[in-house]
Amino acid sequence: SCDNQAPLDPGRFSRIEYDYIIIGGGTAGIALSARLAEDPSLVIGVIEAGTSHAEDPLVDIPSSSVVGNATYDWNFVSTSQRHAQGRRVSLPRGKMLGGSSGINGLAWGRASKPEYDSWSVLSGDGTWSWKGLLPYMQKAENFSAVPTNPYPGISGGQKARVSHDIPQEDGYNGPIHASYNSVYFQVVSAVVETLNGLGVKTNAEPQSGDATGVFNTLVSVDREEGVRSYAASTYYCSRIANRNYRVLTDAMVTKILFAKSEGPLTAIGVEFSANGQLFNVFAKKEVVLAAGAVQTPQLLELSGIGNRTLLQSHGITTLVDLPGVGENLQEHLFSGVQFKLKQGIQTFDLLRSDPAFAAEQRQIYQSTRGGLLAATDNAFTFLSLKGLVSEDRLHELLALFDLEDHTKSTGPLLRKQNALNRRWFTEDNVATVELIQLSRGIFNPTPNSSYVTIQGGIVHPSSRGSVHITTQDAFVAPEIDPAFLSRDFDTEVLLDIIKYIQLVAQTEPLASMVEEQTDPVPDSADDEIIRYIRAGSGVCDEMVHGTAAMASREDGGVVDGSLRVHGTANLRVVDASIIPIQMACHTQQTVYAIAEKAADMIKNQHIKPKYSG
Ligand SMILES: Cc1cc2nc3c(=O)[nH]c(=O)nc-3n(C[C@H](O)[C@H](O)[C@H](O)COP(=O)(O)OP(=O)(O)OC[C@H]3O[C@@H](n4cnc5c(N)ncnc54)[C@H](O)[C@@H]3O)c2cc1C
Repeated sequence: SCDNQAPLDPGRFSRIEYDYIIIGGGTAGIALSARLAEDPSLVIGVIEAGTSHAEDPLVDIPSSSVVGNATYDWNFVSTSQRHAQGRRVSLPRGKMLGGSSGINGLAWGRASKPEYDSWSVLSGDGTWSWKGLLPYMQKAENFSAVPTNPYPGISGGQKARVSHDIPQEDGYNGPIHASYNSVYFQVVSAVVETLNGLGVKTNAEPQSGDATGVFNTLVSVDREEGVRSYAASTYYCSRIANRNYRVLTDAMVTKILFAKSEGPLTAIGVEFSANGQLFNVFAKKEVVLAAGAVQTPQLLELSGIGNRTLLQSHGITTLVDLPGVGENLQEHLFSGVQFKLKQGIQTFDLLRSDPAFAAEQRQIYQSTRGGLLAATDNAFTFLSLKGLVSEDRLHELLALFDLEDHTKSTGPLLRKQNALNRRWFTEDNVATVELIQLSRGIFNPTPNSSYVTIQGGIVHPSSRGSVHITTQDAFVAPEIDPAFLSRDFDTEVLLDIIKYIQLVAQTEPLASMVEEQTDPVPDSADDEIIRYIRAGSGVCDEMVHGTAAMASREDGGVVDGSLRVHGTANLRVVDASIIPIQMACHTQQTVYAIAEKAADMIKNQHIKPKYSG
């Protein structure tokens, strides 16, 4: 078991000399370190600020959530958002062994092929593509087709996939279990059929490189055990007995240490704080930053890598002037429409409003590891912009995008991203919009009522934000400004999304199940809907990214194709912050793939060439 390990003593940890030190034992940090520890000749040290929550039901039970709970969540908030009524939007991030994979919403998916292929355009490295990443997505995954996929609209009447019929794209032997839900409400089928009627196809194979359409999302749930499958419970547990693998929890890295020599900057270790004391620990080969999209740029800046002017203003000596650090922040922004359903229609709301039903479900979970406590919402829809709006409206939106691009876009990286997005807006195979159907009420639901809420989000937003330090103190959270809705294009697309969701609820068979729309007020005028968006939109927690973007130095990038920080010899970044452009998917599988690919790159580099005389 993974939970009976005595915590390491920070002093003892710091006296070991490591080959690699990994900062952050989150999704990518744990996956990478566990893979590196497979090589017994390497000594690997990981430092994680949070604690281990092995076998904690609040983490493990799929229907439970620890988002907002400071024991598990950094609870970051944005700066006051000018275009969202001055709100400070909450931005959760996992603070625990396993990082955000321990608190996330469990959706397991991939974006479409052209989105991964764009990474090679932005990074200039052809190995970062769909073809280059697919083997690593598979390597992370243990796909289970049981229970099967019962969604309406799967072609040829094939309602379910059976285990001998798994397409090549899925992975079978990886650490992370990917499974289908075991419980579906009737309203889920109604939503899927309604979307089919509106021309949205059911996608039976959303992992195939075409992630558009409505689909039954896979979830990172070990279906046999009925528990969350995440970095700590899988990658970490399988390596915990290795003598060459040391993972220190409850320890905060405060700075990266560099050699005082000429030439490219060489990392020699890190400074960390544990039990109120500061320690130094050293790495012979490399230091890897895997602290996530918020704290990776923070640690770079604290260590002297970033925009010279900004570093100077905080009294930090610049070691590498790299203005891209902390820039380019991109986040999915969502706004929801809630519908009250007619009496007697079952949803997750029953767990809230019927104590006897909830007790029965707890009993079912205890005895079978199934039932509603092991279930999550599962109907995800990804639509191209072209599929969302009329041709006239598409032209209007594109004109707005072009105008804002022309007047507001700065820097080569953003221009390249915009060119990609501009093309995708007019094509069918990359989504701009995501709809997540929740079988529950989330805006002040009343007792004894059931709801469907459809969250709609722009997944290739044009607004760009930033993450920067405000002090030399590593314990003060950096300032996170996602600049939500700072481009009117994003606001206008969200308006169209809300109108589309309203149309869905007015279309059969869903329409017959709906009693009334509760939020926003039905028949709102466009300007009222826009006010609703500014007042209530929130994140879907994908915070990508790009705050240490993989792109050339001239373009404003932070790492190169080998994930090395520009201007350094041996400091890499391996986490969501390297993703150079926002993706139309939930990010965890992509992050695991980045870690798997990085592990291979690093291991291969240290294999001694065999004498072939
Ligand atoms: C609430 C929420 C819901 C989500 N839902 C989904 C979903 O349903 N599907 C999906 O695919 N994706 C989802 N995501 C996104 C996905 O989980 C993340 O993109 C992914 O886990 C990020 O991995 P990472 O390695 O970049 O960062 P993280 O996993 O966040 O890891 C960073 C780690 O570094 C540690 N750390 C930070 N600073 C320091 C320091 N100074 N010293 C030591 N340690 C430090 C942190 O504590 C953390 O453990 C969700 C994310 C959140 C937050």
